[in-house]
Amino acid sequence: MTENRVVITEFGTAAYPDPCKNIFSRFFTYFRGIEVTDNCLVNVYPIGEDFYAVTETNYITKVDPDSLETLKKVDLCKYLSVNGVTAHPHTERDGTLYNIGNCFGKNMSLAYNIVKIPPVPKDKSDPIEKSQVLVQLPSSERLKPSYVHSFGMTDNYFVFVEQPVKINLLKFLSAWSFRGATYMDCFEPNASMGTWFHLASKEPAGYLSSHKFRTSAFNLFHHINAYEDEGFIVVDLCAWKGHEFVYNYLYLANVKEEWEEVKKAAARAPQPEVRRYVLPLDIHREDQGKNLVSLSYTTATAVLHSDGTIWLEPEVLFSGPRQAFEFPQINYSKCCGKKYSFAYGLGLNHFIPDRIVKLNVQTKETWVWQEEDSYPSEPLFVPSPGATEEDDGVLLSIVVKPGAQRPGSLLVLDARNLTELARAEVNTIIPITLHGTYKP
Ligand SMILES: CCCCCCCCCCCCCCCC(=O)OC/C=C(C)/C=C/C=C(C)/C=C/C1=C(C)CCCC1(C)C
Ligand SMILES: [Fe+2]
Repeated sequence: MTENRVVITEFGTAAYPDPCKNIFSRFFTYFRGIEVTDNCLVNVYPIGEDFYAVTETNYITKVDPDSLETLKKVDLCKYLSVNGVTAHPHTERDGTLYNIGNCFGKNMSLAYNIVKIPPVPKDKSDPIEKSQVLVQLPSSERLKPSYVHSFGMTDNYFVFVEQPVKINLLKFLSAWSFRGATYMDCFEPNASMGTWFHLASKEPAGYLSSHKFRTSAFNLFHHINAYEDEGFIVVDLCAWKGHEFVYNYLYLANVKEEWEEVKKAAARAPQPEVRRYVLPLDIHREDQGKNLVSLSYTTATAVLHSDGTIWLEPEVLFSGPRQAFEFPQINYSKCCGKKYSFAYGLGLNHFIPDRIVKLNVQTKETWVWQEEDSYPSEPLFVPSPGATEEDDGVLLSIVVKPGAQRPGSLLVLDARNLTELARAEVNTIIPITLHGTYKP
C-alpha cells in the first residue's frame, strides 16, 4: 500500500519493478536475492506448541492462535536444506512432524528432501531448531523438479508421487522476478514421463531406489490416506487425469465468466477422479508380467516389467463428469497411516465448490450436504470426545453465501450422515478458505 504497487511476486501476480530504480540498480537488486513470498494463505498447523500459517515457500509465519497476531516470520532455509515445503505436513501422535520440499542444491543438483521436526524438547526450546533432513529422493529430470503439494505417510513408509507438472528451474532463476514472470510462468508439463511413485522407509530412513513404480500421467495435489496391508502399500488420492497443470484453469478470468463458459473451460481441463493405487513391497524377478496385487478388496493392479519398473493401474473410488472430490480430510488422529473407511471432501462442480461429500472408500457409498447459492470449503473432521467409531464426530466447514444477510458461516455437520447440527453466522464476508486446523 505504501509503495502503491505490487512489491512481491505471488503465485500468479508479478510484482511491479520499483519505478525509482533504473535498470542497473534493478539488476543488482535481483542478484541480491529473489524476494520470495511469505503470503501464508494456504494452511495453518501446529509445530510443537506453536501455530504457523503457511504457504509453500521457505517462509512460515508464527501466529498467536488466540489473538491472531503475527508473532514472527521463520525462514526454514536457516535450519534445513529446502527451497520450500508443502502446506501439508504429517504429524505423529508424539508431535513429530514430517514434510517434503524441493531442494535446489549446489551445482544445480536437484532433489526432494523429506524433513523431520521433533516434538518439543525437554528444555522447551523451539523444535524447529532441531529439524533435520531425513531422506533425499532424486528428481526424474535434471533442472526440472516436479511440483509437490502433499505426500503420503504410513506407519513405516513415506510415499512421494512425482507428477508430470514440472518447474523449469532455468526459467525460474532467469525470468522470475526480473522480467515480471510469476511462479505460474515457470511450470511446464512433461508429456512423456507419466507419473512416478517413490517410496522411502522411515526407520532406518532411506530411499527404496529399486522400487520403480510408474503409471499414466496425472496431476496430484492431495493425498487422502496411505496404509500398509499384507505387504502392500495402499495409496488413496485425488487425481486429475493428464499432464496439463490444473492451476491453468484457476485464473480469476475462469470464474468471472458466465456459468456456460465456466463449464466449457472445465470440460477442457484435466478430469478429476479419486483413485486407489496399490504398491507391492516384495518384488521378485520371476513374477514378471504378473499382477502382484493379491489384496482381496481391490481391483488395483501392479505389473512388473522386464526393465524392472512396476506399472500401476488404479481402482477408481469416486468419479463423476467434472465433479471432483477434493480438499480431502479423514479422522486423522485415528486413521492416518491405517486402514480406514471414510474420507470427507469438498465437492467441486466444474471447479466451483458447492457440496460437502463423505465417501466410504471401502464400499464407494457417498453422502452429500448441499444448499442453494452456498459455497462450502474443506470439511475438517473433529472426533467426538471419547469416540470409538471412525465417523463419530463433526465436520466443520466455512460456508460463503453471497448476497445473504449474513454471508459467512461456520457449518457443523454430523459426520455420520452429513446432517446439519449447527451453524454460526457472521455479518461479514469471509473469503473462501483453502486449508485449516481445528484447535481444541
Ligand atoms: C475452496 C476453494 C475452492 C477452489 C476450487 C479450486 C479447484 C481446485 C482444484 C485442484 C485442487 C488444488 C488445490 C490446491 C489449492 C491450494 O492450496 O492452492 C494454493 C497454493 C499456493 C498459493 C501455493 C504457493 C506456492 C508457492 C509460492 C511456491 C513457490 C515455489 C515454487 C513454485 C518452486 C520451488 C520454489 C518455491 C519458491 C517453493
Ligand atoms: Fe492443499
